Amino acid sequence: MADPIVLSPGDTLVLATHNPGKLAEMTDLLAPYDIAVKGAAELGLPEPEETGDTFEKNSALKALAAAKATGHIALSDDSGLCVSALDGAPGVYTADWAEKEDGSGRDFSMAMDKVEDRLQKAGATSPVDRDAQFVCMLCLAAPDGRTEFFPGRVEGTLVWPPRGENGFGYDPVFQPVGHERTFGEMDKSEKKGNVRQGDAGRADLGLSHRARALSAFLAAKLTTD
Ligand SMILES: O=c1nc[nH]c2c1ncn2[C@H]1C[C@H](O)[C@@H](COP(=O)(O)OP(=O)(O)OP(=O)(O)O)O1
Ligand SMILES: [Mg+2]
Repeated sequence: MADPIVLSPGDTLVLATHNPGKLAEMTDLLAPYDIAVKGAAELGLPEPEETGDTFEKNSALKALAAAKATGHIALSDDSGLCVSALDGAPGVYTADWAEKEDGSGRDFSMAMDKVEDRLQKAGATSPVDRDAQFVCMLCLAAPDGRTEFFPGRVEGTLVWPPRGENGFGYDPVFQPVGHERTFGEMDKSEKKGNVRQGDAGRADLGLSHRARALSAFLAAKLTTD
């Protein structure tokens, strides 16, 4: 087995994402730690094509591309919305469902409409038929090709119409279990929940899929002192 990837105080960690919403959340979660965080766009890195058919494959491909290009350890996030009544769709294609037909970028309002349309066609109109998960697969990669994975997920219900202006992507339709408001209605500290080192996997700590995955990463790799 390959040696574990070691992050030492003062190291640079490249956040291998071009999504400003993810970047903001990850930067925030990593702020208490003594590592220098840099985003992929800030470093001028290209956006790799996500050719994998699993979250794990796509997160590895993004983290390895960034680690190899920069010579620094990189952390990527491949995530998506898996809707039970749609057999797990859009899943790894969650970002693709937002791509505009004219190729001019992403429209998440259109993507949420598409999910709702499919739910209506499937007859999933009552809340019990509208459960979904946000999933996140973080990949930590070293320039020499080693990879490690940290998964996180959160269960919820899809609401209609969308509610709230906060967050990004599909946040306005996702209401996590045990909460009355959508991620779009929560502020960023509420969406991330109470993330503490060493509490990885505890359902009450770290609310979002990304916060839970990051919490597992923090517990394994970083200390605050
Ligand atoms: O907390 C979230 N709140 C709302 N929507 C979310 C969230 N997390 C992922 N999502 C949706 C939008 C995103 O576009 C897609 C993931 O696609 P995914 O390829 O992993 O990310 P991306 O292309 O936006 O950025 P990048 O690949 O550069 O990290 O799932
Ligand atoms: Mg992507």
